[in-house]
Amino acid sequence: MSDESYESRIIDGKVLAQQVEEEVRSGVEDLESNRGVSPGLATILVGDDPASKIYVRLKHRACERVGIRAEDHFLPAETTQEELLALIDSLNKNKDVHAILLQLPLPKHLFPQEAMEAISPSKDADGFHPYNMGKLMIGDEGLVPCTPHGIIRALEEYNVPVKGKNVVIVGHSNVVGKPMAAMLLNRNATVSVCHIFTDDLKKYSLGADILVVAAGVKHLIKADMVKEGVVIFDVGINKEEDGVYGDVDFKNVIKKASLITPVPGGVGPLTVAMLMKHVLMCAEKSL
Ligand SMILES: Nc1nc(=O)c2c([nH]1)NC[C@@H]1CN(c3ccc(C(=O)N[C@@H](CCC(=O)O)C(=O)O)cc3)C=[N+]21
Repeated sequence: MSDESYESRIIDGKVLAQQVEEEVRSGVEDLESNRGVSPGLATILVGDDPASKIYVRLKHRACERVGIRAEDHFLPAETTQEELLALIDSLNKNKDVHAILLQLPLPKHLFPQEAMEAISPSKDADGFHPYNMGKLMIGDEGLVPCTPHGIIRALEEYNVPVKGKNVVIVGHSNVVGKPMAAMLLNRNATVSVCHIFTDDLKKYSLGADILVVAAGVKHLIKADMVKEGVVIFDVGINKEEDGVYGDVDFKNVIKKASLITPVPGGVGPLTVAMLMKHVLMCAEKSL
């Protein structure tokens, strides 16, 4: 097969994201003109990690595109836990703020779990609050983490069946792997969760109909580790001097995949679009 014919196997995250953002934009307009509510997101960034600054900026730009008001709370790296909790408390009480995003990671002296738990579950656009995580676990999906939600959306858009399929997730983080597993179990997939300590990853990955990779290891997944026809979501962001790389050896693996997300331009933009959707959900629920 020529290189050109692989093109149709690429899941274009930017196109999907545009589609989601379009839905959000009309939802925002509807809420404003019919209910007089103008959705608002507050982001909190502690310290000046360059990557985090970029990600927060991406989210603010998306807010501009869909018509969501966004306020940026920048706290210095030396901020105390008490100061952070005080800000969260004031945002919880602020009626113009429908959603709160606490950008992770936090500086090492702070306690992210306690801070995320302090965010009102109804304003938890990230879906990281233990209450929302617990609801997800029992099959009641409301505010769920954005990246796995985006992947579910992509599976639906591309009509990829999930029920009874073998899904292998590589990475067991609270933000991707664990909620992804729950969402796929809720849809009756057979789910295996692997990670960097898994002995013989290939043994599992070869059985995957759908493979979600969020391990943070550049090119962890090679062509000999997947079966023909696999659908792959690459959540990896490995920054190197000459660019960003995924956890999948895209150039070679695409030859076997039926669908695959690129890095960049895959799961990342979709994650941001789902965040916008969640802010809209928070605002709608506030009525
Ligand atoms: N509370 C919280 N919520 C998050 O959602 C959250 C977070 N903390 N901490 C960090 C990660 C990372 N993240 C990304 C979102 C979009 C892209 C994205 O759109 N990336 C572009 C490339 C941009 C680039 O070049 O870096 C792409 O994949 O095409 C990447 C990363 C959200 N995160």
